[in-house]
Order: sequence, then structure tokens, then C-alpha cells
Amino acid sequence: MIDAQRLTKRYGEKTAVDGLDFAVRPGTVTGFLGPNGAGKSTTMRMIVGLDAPTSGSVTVNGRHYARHRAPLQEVGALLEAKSVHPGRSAHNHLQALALTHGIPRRRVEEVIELAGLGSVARKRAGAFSLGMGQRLGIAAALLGDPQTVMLDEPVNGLDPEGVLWIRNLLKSLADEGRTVFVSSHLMSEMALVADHLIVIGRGRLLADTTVADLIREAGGDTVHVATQDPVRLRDVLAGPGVDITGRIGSDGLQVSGLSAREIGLKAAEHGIALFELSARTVSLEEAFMELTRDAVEYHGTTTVESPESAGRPA
Ligand SMILES: Nc1ncnc2c1ncn2[C@@H]1O[C@H](COP(=O)(O)OP(=O)(O)OP(=O)(O)O)[C@@H](O)[C@H]1O
Repeated sequence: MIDAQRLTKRYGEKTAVDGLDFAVRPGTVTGFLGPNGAGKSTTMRMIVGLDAPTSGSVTVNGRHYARHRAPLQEVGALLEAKSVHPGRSAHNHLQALALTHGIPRRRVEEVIELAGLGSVARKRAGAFSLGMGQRLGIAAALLGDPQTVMLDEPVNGLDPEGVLWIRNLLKSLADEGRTVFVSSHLMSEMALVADHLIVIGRGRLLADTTVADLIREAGGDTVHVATQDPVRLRDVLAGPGVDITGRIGSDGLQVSGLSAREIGLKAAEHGIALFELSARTVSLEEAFMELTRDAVEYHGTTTVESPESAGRPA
């Protein structure tokens, strides 16, 4: 369990993390999302004591990271900064880590296998591809068989097989009852792997919710119905967990809590004519963009030639 209370980090004038309160619970994968510069890496660095909070606190399993007697066995972290000596082999790097942390040698072989590094473990880590480097970082994070695993952008640089490997690994770690906290900008991947989400923007908490609820709140899982008799259809569809909205005088209704199929069947049962019946799904990416719209610091631009400007002299 990771517990942040009023966690704040300032770098001079810049408030990178601004009074964050959240808890990351065991037994589930929690995604950590936020636009570039939102404060995710800074938060993660504070969790493992690489940065000190300006105020507030963060604990792992009830203690500050530095207070744990065997921190690698408590929290395994993959952070952005690479800490591998380029001339060292993956095997030697992991062995050195194991030796200095009282971890048995056989565990080194286990994590090498687990991370799929068997064939390159004796090669210089400096010659590793981005994906291999990520795998080595994950192997190091798992070396102490920690109860809490925290990974910053773990799929960065991984090929599709590697992405699938990470997805299954994170789920199995959570199924074993561990606390799994993972940041990523790949929303499609997050939607597949995370159950819970902590979303931040400009250092502040924007949402502490489930993937399903975030999507629902962004208008996902609703069905648009157009009917000849909206008043009667409202009555027919009403029930626990069903939410119906629609402008008075309009033949359109937005329904959540029932599938398009259920709505169609109920309407047919009561002889109500429908003109339109369409499910509206919102992706996690759309829900995230909506939630963080006002918290994006770095906007890009896309120059698209408009029909009016096409062919016009420059
Ligand atoms: N050592 C530092 N000194 C000064 N400012 C910093 C430092 N580290 C981070 N920042 C600033 O704090 C803010 C948060 O940065 P952080 O790297 O935590 O964001 P992030 O959410 O991890 O971003 P990204 O998704 O781009 O990795 C940014 O504005 C960044 O420029």
C-alpha cells in the first residue's frame, strides 16, 4: 500500500506536486496518469526517497521508504533514470544489486528468466536496445520479490511481445496480492491493464477512480435513442440504475444503465416506434483528454491546410 498525504514538491517557483492525497491499494493494478509535466515522475521519486517532499508525506506499507530495513524487498521500482553501468553485463548488474541487499543469488537467475533476458544476460548492458534496457530495469525491480511494484512508463520501447509480457506480468503481480502502481501515456494499454486510476494534472489530483467509472462519467456506455413517444419510452425504461436524459420536446433520449439491445426489446414489447438506437462508447483516451483538458502544459499544433487556403499563393 502506498499512501500519500498532502504530498508537495516545489523546485524554486515551480510546484511540481501540489498537495496530493491518494492511496494505492494491494491486489489491483493502479494506473498513474497525467499529461507531460504533471508530476508523475516526481511523485514516484518521492515514494522511493530519491526526492524529499517540500511538505506532506508518502509512505509504503506504513513507513517512509528510507525507514524500511530491506527496501528492495519492500518496493521494486523502475524509474526513468538508468542506473546500470554500461560496461557491466545484465547478470553482473543484478548480482551486484542482490549481494548488496542480502538477496540470494538464485533469485538473479529467476528474474533473468522472468524478464526474458536469458540469451543476453552476459552481454554488456551498454549495448542493450531500449526494450532490453526496460526488461533489465524490470528484472531489477522484481529482484527483491517486493510486495509493492512501481513502474514508470514500463512499456516504453517494448515491442508488441514485450507489451503483452508486461500486461500479463502486472496482472499476475496484482493477482498475487501485490500493490502495483504504473504510469503510462498509452491509454489503450492502461485500459487493458489497470483497474484503478490516479489521474493528476499540474501536480494536483484530478481523479481517483476506476477505469469503468471514468469512462462512464465522460459519457461512455450511454445509448442514444430517438423515438416517436419519448414520454412513454421513459416510463417503460425507468428502473433502478437506469438514467435517462433528454430535452423536453425533443424525440431524442440518452440512456445509461441499459444496453441498446435491452432498450430495443423493451420498446418493441410496448409497441413504441424507434427511429434511432445507437450505443455511444467513449475510450479511456477520450475520457482522459476531457478530464485533463485544462491541465495540459505543453500543447502541440497540427497544421492542416484548409480548403480555403489550398491553392492560395503563399
Ligand atoms: N529537478 C527538477 N528541477 C526543476 N524542475 C523539475 C525537476 N524535476 C521536475 N521538474 C518539473 O516538475 C514538473 C513535473 O515533472 P515530472 O517529470 O514529475 O512530470 P511527469 O508527469 O513525470 O512528466 P512526463 O509525463 O513528461 O514524464 C515539470 O514541470 C518539470 O519540469
